[in-house]
Formats: sequence, structure tokens, C-alpha cells
Amino acid sequence: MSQQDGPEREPPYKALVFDLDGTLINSAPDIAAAVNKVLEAHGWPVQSVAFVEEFIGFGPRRLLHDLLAALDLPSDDRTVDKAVRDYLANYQQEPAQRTLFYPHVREDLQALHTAGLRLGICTNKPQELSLKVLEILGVAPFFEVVVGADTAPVCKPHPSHLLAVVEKMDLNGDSWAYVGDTKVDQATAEAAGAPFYAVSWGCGAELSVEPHRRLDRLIDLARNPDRDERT
Ligand SMILES: O=C(O)COP(=O)(O)O
Ligand SMILES: [Mg+2]
Repeated sequence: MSQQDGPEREPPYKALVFDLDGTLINSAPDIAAAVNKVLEAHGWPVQSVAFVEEFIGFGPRRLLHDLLAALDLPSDDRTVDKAVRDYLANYQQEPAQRTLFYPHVREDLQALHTAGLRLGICTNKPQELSLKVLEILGVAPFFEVVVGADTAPVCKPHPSHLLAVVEKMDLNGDSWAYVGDTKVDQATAEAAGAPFYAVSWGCGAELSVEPHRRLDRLIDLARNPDRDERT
């Protein structure tokens, strides 16, 4: 295939906005631990990380509601409200004990930062928890802006969440892209009119994107975002 036949060449980005859970970090074990403490307190059966993981992506309220409903447990507003409060308290107590970066993510974030790319985060994780986790994992200084679900005007998949990050970064028309792992992230980028890249790990592997929009390494976005021209 000649270069002309390939996808349109895009300029290297000046800024990158990342989803957090499932894209940069695997926090499912900590999320599952916090959920299981809620279930245990009610005398309900604890669940595997893999099961809990299926409900991550839309923020704590949807996580608890959908998980309880799937287990045929009470999922009325009052029960879910209390479950969310207890879950967040549990999660705050142990925000990153079991959380790990996906392979190469830490070094690639460092390299992107060193290369002068401006970095932000648009996540459906609550703000305070997101900041705490980034701090504990030692990558908080790489990110100029973090907008969690509870500080967004409306959270993902609404584009205003992602656009709030971009506005806070004051990008002044600089080119930027969103990097994520779920359909929520993909829909958010699409609605915001932004290029979307899917990570090739975790749930990201299941997303349908053009080949040049799939990332094996985050650093590829600094080298050359048009992956068909990579050597
Ligand atoms: O905590 C969630 O529900 C999802 O968080 P994320 O948007 O960073 O994937
Ligand atoms: Mg995610």
C-alpha cells in the first residue's frame, strides 16, 4: 500500500487527555475490594474482581446500582445511595493498595511529559479519589488538569466533561486527542469532535477502531500518531 492510500496524516499532538481506569491504571482490584466490603456489611455474597470489573466505567452510582441489580439484590435509590457512600468511604481508606499501571504506562507518561506534551485526565472516577491515586502512584505532577465525574458539568459520555478538561488546559486551538478503553470514552471523544485512540489492553482490546487508532504503547502518540507510517 502506498502512503497515499493510508489514512490521512495527522500532526503530532500538543496535548493528550487520558481516561484513567482501564487506560492508565488497573484499579479494578481496589474497586472490587471496596465493593465487597459493602456487600459483606449487608451479608451479601462477595464477588470476583472480574465480575465487578464489568460494571466500571460510568462512575460509582451506576457501578453500585447495576451490580446490585445484576445480583438480584435491592437496588432502590435509598439502598444505592447508602451503598455509594459506604463504597466511597471504603475506597478512600485504601485508594491504591492493589492498583497497578498497565505495562509501560508509567515510563511512557514520563516520556510524553519530558517530550513537552501537555497531559490531562478526564475520568468518571470521583475527583478526590483520582487525585489521591495519581499522587500515591507518583504521576500526579505529569498532569496539568484532572476532571473527575463529580466536578464535571455532566460526566462522560457527555462531551462537556472532556471539553471541560480542554478548556481548563487552555489549549488555544492546539491539536489534542483523547485516549481511552471503553465505548463511553469513544462516544465522548466523538461527541466532542476529538480524535480517539483506544489502548490495546484490558477492555480497550474489544473496541472497534481503525488500526492506526489502536495504541500498543502510549509513547507512539509522541513518535508519530499516523501509525501506518511507522517503521
Ligand atoms: O470509575 C469509573 O467508573 C470509570 O473511571 P474511568 O472513566 O477513569 O474509566
Ligand atoms: Mg476507563
